[in-house]
Amino acid sequence: MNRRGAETADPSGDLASLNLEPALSRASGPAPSLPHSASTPSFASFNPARACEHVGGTTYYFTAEEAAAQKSAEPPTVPAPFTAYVTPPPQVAPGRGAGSASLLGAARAPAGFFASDELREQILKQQSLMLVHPNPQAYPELPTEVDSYHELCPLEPPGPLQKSALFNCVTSVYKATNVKTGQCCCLRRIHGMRLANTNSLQTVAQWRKLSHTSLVALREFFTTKAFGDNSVVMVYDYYPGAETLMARHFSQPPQLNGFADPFQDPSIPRPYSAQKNAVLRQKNALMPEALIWGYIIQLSGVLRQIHAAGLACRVLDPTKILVTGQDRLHVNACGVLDVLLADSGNTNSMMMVQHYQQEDLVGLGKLLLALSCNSVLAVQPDNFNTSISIVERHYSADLKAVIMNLLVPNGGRQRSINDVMPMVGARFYQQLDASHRLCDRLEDELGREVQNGRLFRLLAKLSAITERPELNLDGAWAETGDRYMLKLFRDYVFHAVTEEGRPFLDMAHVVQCLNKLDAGSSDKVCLMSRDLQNVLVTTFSELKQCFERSFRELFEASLAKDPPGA
Ligand SMILES: Nc1ncnc2c1ncn2[C@@H]1O[C@H](COP(=O)(O)OP(=O)(O)OP(=O)(O)O)[C@@H](O)[C@H]1O
Repeated sequence: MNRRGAETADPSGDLASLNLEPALSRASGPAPSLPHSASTPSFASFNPARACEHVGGTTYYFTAEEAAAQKSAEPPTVPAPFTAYVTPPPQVAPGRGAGSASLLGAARAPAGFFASDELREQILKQQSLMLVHPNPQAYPELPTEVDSYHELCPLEPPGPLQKSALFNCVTSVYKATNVKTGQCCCLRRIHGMRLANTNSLQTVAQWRKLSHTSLVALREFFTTKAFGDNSVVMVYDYYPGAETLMARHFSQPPQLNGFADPFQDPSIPRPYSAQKNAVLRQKNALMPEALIWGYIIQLSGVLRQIHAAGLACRVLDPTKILVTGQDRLHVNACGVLDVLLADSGNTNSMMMVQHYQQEDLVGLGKLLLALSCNSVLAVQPDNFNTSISIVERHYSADLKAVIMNLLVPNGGRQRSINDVMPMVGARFYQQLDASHRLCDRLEDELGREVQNGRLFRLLAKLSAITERPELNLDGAWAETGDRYMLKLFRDYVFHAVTEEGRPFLDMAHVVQCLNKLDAGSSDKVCLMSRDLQNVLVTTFSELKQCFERSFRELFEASLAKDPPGA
C-alpha cells in the first residue's frame, strides 16, 4: 500500500490510542509548546479530516481524499493467489560463470523439486558428523560431562599423546554439546595445566569479541578436573567435516590431492633445474593460482581484523587453519599461545603484540610459499631460493611480490597486513563475484526447499486428518463428510495405478496435486472410491475447503479443556 502523509515512528509500537489534541487539553495548566520543524508535523496539521493508521509501530497520516483515492486505485500488479515451484532464474542456471563450478563441487544443474544432490550430501554429511559419538572401547577414559558440555567425541584418533609442535604442550580436541544451548562446539583441552594467575582472562575476553568468517571463534574458557588432571579448556566453534590445510594440501600422496610435492616426489629430479621445471609443468603439479589468491584474500582479511583489535594471530600454521568446502579457510586455535604465555607469568605479552604481528606477516608469507610450491619443505632456509624460483616460473609476478614482501625484511620498516590489499588489487572483485554467484545459487536451492517445506506442512495436516480412528468419540469421523473426500483425494494422489494395475509413481503428479490443493485451484478432479462403486467429480477448491474445515475441527479438539466424554 502506498501510504502518504507524515510518518511518526513509535518505538513502543503501541500508538493505537494516539489522540494528541484531547490529551493536551486534558492536561492541567498551559499546553506545552512543541518545537516545529520541517520534518515534524505540527499539531495544527492533525485536523479531523486527516485519518491515521498504525502499522508495525509506525503511524501514517493521510487525508480522507487520499484514502479514498488509494482504495479506488487499481493496483499496478496482482499477486498470484498461490505459490509454486519456479524455474531457476537464468543467472543461476547451468553454464553461467566458470567460477561457480568450483564452489559447490561439480555444480551440476540443480533440477526438479529438491536442492541439488551435492548440496544435500554436503549438508547431510555435516549433520551426521554433528551427531557422531565415540566408541567407549576406543576411548575408555572419556568423561561424560565437562563443565557445561557433554557428549564429548575426540576429533583425533586414539593413540599415544604427543606434544603439539606449535604449542609445545599436549592438547586434545573434542566435539561436544553445550547442555544449556544444545549447540555443538569444539573443546581444545590443554593437558596438565593449572592456571597460575588471571592474566589470560583479559586476552581471552579480547578474542571472544572477534568475529570473522575466516576465524574459528573462541566462545569460552574454563579449567576442569573432569579429565583426571588439571586441564584448561578453550571452547571454539565447531566446523563439521573441516580438515586442516596440512591434511588438505601437504599430507596426502600426490595422486590423492592432485598436486605433487616438488621436494619429495622421487620422480622429479632435484635440486631445482630446468628439467625439474619441465617435469612440474608437464605434471601440472602445482596449485591453481586463483586458489592461492582466494586463500590470500581470506587470510589477509582475518589478519587485518585481528591486528586491528590489538591482537596477534600466532597460529598461521597449516595444522591450525581449517578448510571447509572447496576453499573456505578458518584460522583455528587463536588465543591458545596467549593463554600459555600469560600463564607463564609473561606479562609482556600485550607489549609484544607488535612483534608478534610482524611474525604473523612472515608466517603468512611462509604459508603462501609452501602452498605455491606444494610442500612444507619449501620454507626451509636451504630451499628458499629454489622455492622462489618455482614461484617465479609458475606463477604471476604479483604472487611472487606478495610472498617476497611478507618474507623479506624491508630495511627495518614496520610492515602492515594492509600492505597486502593493494597487491591483491582487482582479484578482490573476482572473489566477490564468486561469493555472490554462490549466494545466488544457494538462494535458488533454498527456494526449492521452501516449497518443499510448505508441501510438508500440508501433508502433515492431511495425514493428521485421514485414517484417524476417531475424533470426539466419533469412530466414523475420518470416513464421513469432508474427511471422506480427503481420503479419496489422498488415494488419488498417492495410490493411483496405471491401466494395467501397476502403481503410478510420479513425483510431478504428487507435487502438482498438492500445489493445486494448497492453492484451491478451480481445476476439476475425479475421485473414485476404493470399491470403484462411487465416482465424485469435484474441484481442488472444494477439497481445500474440506481440508480447512476438517483441520480446524481437529485443531479445536486438540485445544479442548475437557477430554471427550469427561
Ligand atoms: N573447530 C574445529 N572444528 C572442527 N574440527 C576441528 C576443529 N578444531 C580442530 N579440528 C579437527 O581436529 C583435529 C585435530 O586438530 P589439531 O589442531 O589438534 O591438529 P593437529 O594436526 O593434531 O595439531 P597439533 O599437532 O598441534 O596437535 C584436526 O583434524 C582438525 O580437523
